[in-house]
Amino acid sequence: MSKVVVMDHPLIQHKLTMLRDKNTGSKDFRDLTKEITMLMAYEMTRNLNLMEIEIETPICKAKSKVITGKKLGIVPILRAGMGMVDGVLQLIPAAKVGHIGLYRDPETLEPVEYYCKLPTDVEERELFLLDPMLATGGSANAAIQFIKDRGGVNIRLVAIIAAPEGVEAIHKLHPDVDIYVAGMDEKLNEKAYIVPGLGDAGDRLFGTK
Ligand SMILES: O=P(O)(O)OC[C@H]1O[C@H](OP(=O)(O)OP(=O)(O)O)[C@H](O)[C@@H]1O
Ligand SMILES: O=c1cc[nH]c(=O)[nH]1
Ligand SMILES: [Mg+2]
Repeated sequence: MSKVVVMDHPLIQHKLTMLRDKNTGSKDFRDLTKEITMLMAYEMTRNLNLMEIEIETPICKAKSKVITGKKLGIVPILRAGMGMVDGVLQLIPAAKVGHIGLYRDPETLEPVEYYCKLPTDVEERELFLLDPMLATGGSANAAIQFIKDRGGVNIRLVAIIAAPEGVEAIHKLHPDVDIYVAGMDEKLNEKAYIVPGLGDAGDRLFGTK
């Protein structure tokens, strides 16, 4: 079974509180989403492999470490996942970026696909699937399946807020996918919004409501 990591670092938790606040406007919401994702990326990449190389400092020759091993990729689920891209790229500028376009039909709650473009060497990459909200898990499950259908094997899901229902849904269909969250919330409401959550992440990021 995959693991669920709740990132309880004080900086992440403080910024998450500001993100949840309904009085936070779009500009601050975007900035906070980026900052939280950057802090999460720092934690998520703890297990990357290092190797020693030889360099020369202004003083002498020295052995020092660089990241090695699998190449990295990030895949935001559109739209709201776009808000998380820059936070990861700030720390890992060489990561390739794929995109999966999905929205949740408001009536059926089923994910509807409208776009998918992944790096051609997706099977060789360690992939971080980005979406701020893991609610029923329908969108993330569908996105993970798209990636697997195109050859991706090493996938981690990064959500800012998750509901227990979403985590369970991922565990059920994709038990190989580890999940990283900043907040594990209580439940979903009758419209499948996360409670207490932060409302509609895409609308708050882009000011569409
Ligand atoms: O776990 P689920 O029940 O599938 O819900 C979560 C999905 O809903 C939101 O997207 P939305 O459909 O609002 O699209 P948007 O990002 O374009 O706003 C959110 O960003 C997730 O992708
Ligand atoms: O609470 C929720 C659930 C789905 N999508 C969102 O943006 N927020
Ligand atoms: Mg939305």
